[in-house]
Amino acid sequence: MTTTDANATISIEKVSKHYRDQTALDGLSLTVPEGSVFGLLGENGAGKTTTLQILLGLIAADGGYARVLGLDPAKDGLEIRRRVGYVPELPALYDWMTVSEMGWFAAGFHPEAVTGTAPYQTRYADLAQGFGLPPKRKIKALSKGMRAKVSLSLALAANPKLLILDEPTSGLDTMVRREFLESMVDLAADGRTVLLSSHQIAEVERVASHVALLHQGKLILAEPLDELRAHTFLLAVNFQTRDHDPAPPASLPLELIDAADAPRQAHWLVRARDRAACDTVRHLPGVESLQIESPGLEEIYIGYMRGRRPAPAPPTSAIHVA
Ligand SMILES: Nc1ncnc2c1ncn2[C@@H]1O[C@H](COP(=O)(O)OP(=O)(O)OP(=O)(O)O)[C@@H](O)[C@H]1O
Repeated sequence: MTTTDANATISIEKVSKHYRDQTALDGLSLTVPEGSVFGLLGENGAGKTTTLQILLGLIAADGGYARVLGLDPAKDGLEIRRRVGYVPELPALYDWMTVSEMGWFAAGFHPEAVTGTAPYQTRYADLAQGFGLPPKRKIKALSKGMRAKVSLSLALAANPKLLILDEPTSGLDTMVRREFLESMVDLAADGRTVLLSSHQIAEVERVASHVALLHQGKLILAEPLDELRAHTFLLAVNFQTRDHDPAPPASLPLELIDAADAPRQAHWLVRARDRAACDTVRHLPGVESLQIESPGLEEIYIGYMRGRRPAPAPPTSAIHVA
């Protein structure tokens, strides 16, 4: 019934989640390979947090099946949360504890010495120090970014095989964001897997090996970032006349993602095997010139999102009111 990938740290199969009449996830299937830095992208309300919470067994799916480190979140949520470093969007910390006490408290949930490394509390203290956190300061007196750093230190101190991060860099200053994201790449190089949800597309582009795009609870695409970049092109097509094709004809070996039209010009964001496939546009009737560019992840993201927007409503003057 399932197609679990032996190299997958996470597999999700046709998972759905509804809240009353709101669909949060609609038959989502996704595989996160071991050792990847996997960026989950999508607009507000796309279902990113819901996905992460189902994987951690914090909420139950209505249908479908998931596996995390070989465990079933529906049954083994507690064990998954023990093994996975999780940084939630809004970290739940005890305000009355100090930075240092927070590590002592969390160490209680990680009694086993971390194999081959310092115990949890020592690693936490080192990480907190590395982030410049004052050990004696109370959590309630920390800034938003400092709280995020505490949360990250707590997650990383367990030396987890898998890190799940929901908007991990929101609230962090530019320098720390950069350092933090680079440490994600180091973790992956060490064989760990990182799944992060983010709105910071430029950051995801810098560190992710894989990306997935969610839209209204559905998967739009999931693939290695290199492949996505290698097969996505932005074509700027200049036509001799104003009257031109609004999209590449179906006979060309191109898949249109998004099109923007101007009187004698069109911008087509397409998937294609390679540049040579894009070059076929040059031979369309009426084409004066063609430029082929390789778009960045942000342009690709916007193109996919815009391509999924419903057509604009007709102007109100066209609506007959009885
Ligand atoms: N507890 C809840 N009760 C009702 N609806 C919910 C609940 N949690 C999430 N939803 C709805 O499910 C959908 C997906 O929400 P989710 O938080 O997963 O999105 P997201 O992609 O993480 O968004 P954001 O980027 O804004 O954090 C949204 O429409 C949201 O309103």
